[in-house]
Amino acid sequence: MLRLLQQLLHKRTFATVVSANGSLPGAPPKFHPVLTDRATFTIRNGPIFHGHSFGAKRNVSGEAVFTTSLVGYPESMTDPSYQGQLLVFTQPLIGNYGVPSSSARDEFNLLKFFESPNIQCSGIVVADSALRYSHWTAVESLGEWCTREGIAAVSGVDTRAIVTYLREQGSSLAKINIGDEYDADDDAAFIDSDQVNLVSRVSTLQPFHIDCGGDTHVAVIDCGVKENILRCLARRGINSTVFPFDYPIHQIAHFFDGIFISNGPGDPTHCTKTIETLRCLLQSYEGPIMGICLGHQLLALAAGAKTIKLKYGNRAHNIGVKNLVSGECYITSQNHGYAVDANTLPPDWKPLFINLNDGSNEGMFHTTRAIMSTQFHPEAKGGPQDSAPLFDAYLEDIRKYKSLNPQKYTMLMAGNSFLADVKARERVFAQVS
Ligand SMILES: NC(=O)CC[C@H](N)C(=O)O
Repeated sequence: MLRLLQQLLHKRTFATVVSANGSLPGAPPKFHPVLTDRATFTIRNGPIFHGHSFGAKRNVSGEAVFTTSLVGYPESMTDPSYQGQLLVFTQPLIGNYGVPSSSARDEFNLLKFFESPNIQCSGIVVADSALRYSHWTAVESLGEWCTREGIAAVSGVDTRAIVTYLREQGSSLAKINIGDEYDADDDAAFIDSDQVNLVSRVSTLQPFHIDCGGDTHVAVIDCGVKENILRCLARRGINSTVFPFDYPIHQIAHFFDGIFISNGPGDPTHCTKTIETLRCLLQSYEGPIMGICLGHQLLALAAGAKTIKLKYGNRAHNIGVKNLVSGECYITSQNHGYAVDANTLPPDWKPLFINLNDGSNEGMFHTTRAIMSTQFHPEAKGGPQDSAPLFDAYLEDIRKYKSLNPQKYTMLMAGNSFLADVKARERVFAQVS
């Protein structure tokens, strides 16, 4: 019976691999080792789902969230914004194009295929993990990657039922147990990673510099910055110096042509130091400021607005937002559980985008200064690219500001003391066990 089931599973999986790639793969698909261990996915005060483990033999807990993205599992899983979460994929088959190399770099020495060097979520849950995978960039299977990185992975569960539950009850704490043993009543096993400052786990420990040879230079506040955000800046000729989330940027901001605040994990209200820095920046810095996702929320908090926790968040690559100034609509990539309460924005700030599904705030701008932020991800990897021109708008603001303050970049190049310790070209991460 089990063999019959496995054969059926094989056939179904192979058919999907071929059609998903649009053509027969050049090399024969590779196999993922057959699933053996049992696993359970238990939602606190909720249902228990029984499946199989295809990752590390490790029990984990965290906030269960779901994404409806069809592709981009390597990017999502390495996105620092997912730090500590248990990620449920609604796309029924995950892993069919394998996992690319974590060492591949682009022309700026940024990671080519990942958003950070390692998997950031604590566990993943899928309906069906591909037994075969095939793609020209693939170096291993999804299960091998999870096993190597110590990440729990469960397949063979009804993810539709999980998502129905999470949509009705809201994002919930959950745990993954590998093996037959689990104790559904052991409340202590549900660790709420949202209670800790997750940003300190994913922000660089030391400042580092990305020199793309451009003539503009911004300071990036790293709350867990995605590599593709840095790439989007570099491709436009914007050099960046990336600082830890708690670096007192306001003291040196005048050396920069712009400030950028990155995405990141967890509850924005935990980032008190960054909010304080931003408050000082809003008072003293006159250049352009742009924020994405957590960066947007932190900017709003610094401006005096409030954030709220959404019932189950927005995690997808196809969420419609409307520009309230131009009336244009974009399809956007998103990954967040919190949102800015637009009703609390102070008079100098206006909402810029609104979510067309749930009406939540998707961005804001300052009425008299070059400050703009978005809840969605204009760098969008995986796609869509609709809102990428927002980086061009930021660059335009930088150019305007720079033309009024031409000395800035020259001053930097003359060798300011703070840049003397910015020799590193890479992020240095804290060791998180
Ligand atoms: N992608 C992000 O930056 C996420 C922001 C924040 N952690 C949230 O969940 O709302």
